[in-house]
Amino acid sequence: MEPQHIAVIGSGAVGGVLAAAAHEAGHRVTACVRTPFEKLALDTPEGRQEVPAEIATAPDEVAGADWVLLSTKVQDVPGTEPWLRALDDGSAPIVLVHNGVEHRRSVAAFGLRGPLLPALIYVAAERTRPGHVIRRSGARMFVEGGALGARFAALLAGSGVRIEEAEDFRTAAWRKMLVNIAANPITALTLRRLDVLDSPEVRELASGVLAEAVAVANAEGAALSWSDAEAVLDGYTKTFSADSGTSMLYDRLAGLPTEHDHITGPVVAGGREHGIPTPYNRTLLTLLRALRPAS
Ligand SMILES: NC(=O)C1=CN([C@@H]2O[C@H](COP(=O)(O)OP(=O)(O)OC[C@H]3O[C@@H](n4cnc5c(N)ncnc54)[C@H](OP(=O)(O)O)[C@@H]3O)[C@@H](O)[C@H]2O)C=CC1
Ligand SMILES: CC(C)(CO)C(=O)C(=O)O
Repeated sequence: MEPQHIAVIGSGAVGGVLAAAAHEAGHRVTACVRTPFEKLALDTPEGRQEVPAEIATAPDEVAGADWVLLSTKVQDVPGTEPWLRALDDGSAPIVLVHNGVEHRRSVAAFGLRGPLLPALIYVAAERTRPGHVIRRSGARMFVEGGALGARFAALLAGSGVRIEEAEDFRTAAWRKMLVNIAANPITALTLRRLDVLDSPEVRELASGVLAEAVAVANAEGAALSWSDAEAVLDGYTKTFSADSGTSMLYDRLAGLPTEHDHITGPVVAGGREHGIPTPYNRTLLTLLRALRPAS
């Protein structure tokens, strides 16, 4: 494939991993940043990766991208509107890489003209300071199945990120939700890494959180069962190293708002809508909303 110009909005943990993958696949990368930095570098299990991305600090510094990758926290998507307006030429695909189940909804208010591609990523990555990311696991993505998903897989072919098309993206998003629904709130509230889930008492709590999420996921049309939740519970410290945290923990450690309204929020709201009790998730949501970001 001819080298493409790829703009990454949100060059934190996931954006850093994606920028590195795009560079590895032979493309030109522009990082559209909120907090400026000079160089992007990743520490990975295979060693240090320097990413020669161009850095844009204002929307008028970037134009003409062939692809746009959006990878901020969901609550930060409204603030990216000026970048999206500058980059949305009606033909460049916009890849929405978030946790949760609100992919298209998160940008609906902008009325974007370009084709949208909802995406999920499985990776353990931590942004330690602007321009520096630690990736502690391999990276695997699921994108909505179809011609655009196939083009995106071809775009990043040759990078270390494995991309699969999900024919049933709703189920794929709720499956990923199961990975986050217990781990992210519990690590953020306890300020512990994923090894906190090895404790039998915490695992029991996580089981309750997951059982509610499976019931809501089913009511929302996702084809998941308790065995999917069990696989998640068994998988945390097998898939990710025990010293991995979660994106919500890292935000709390950095004194930033956490993504609870877009992870636990849809489970609680879905429970309310479908008449499914979600006491575990409601309790976690109440506690997360009551946390004060560090001043
Ligand atoms: N970290 C992980 O391992 C994983 C995260 N995810 C999901 O991926 C998504 C991104 O998370 P993650 O990468 O961890 O988050 P990070 O906080 O590491 O990165 C988000 C980045 O978005 C930037 N940003 C926010 N608002 C704007 C804006 N208006 N313009 C430009 N940049 C902006 C932030 O800038 P600033 O530097 O100023 O803060 C930050 O660099 C989330 O939905 C998360 O749940 C999914 C799988 C794994
Ligand atoms: C899968 C996991 C837990 C990996 O870091 C994640 O998605 C997150 O941190 O938000």
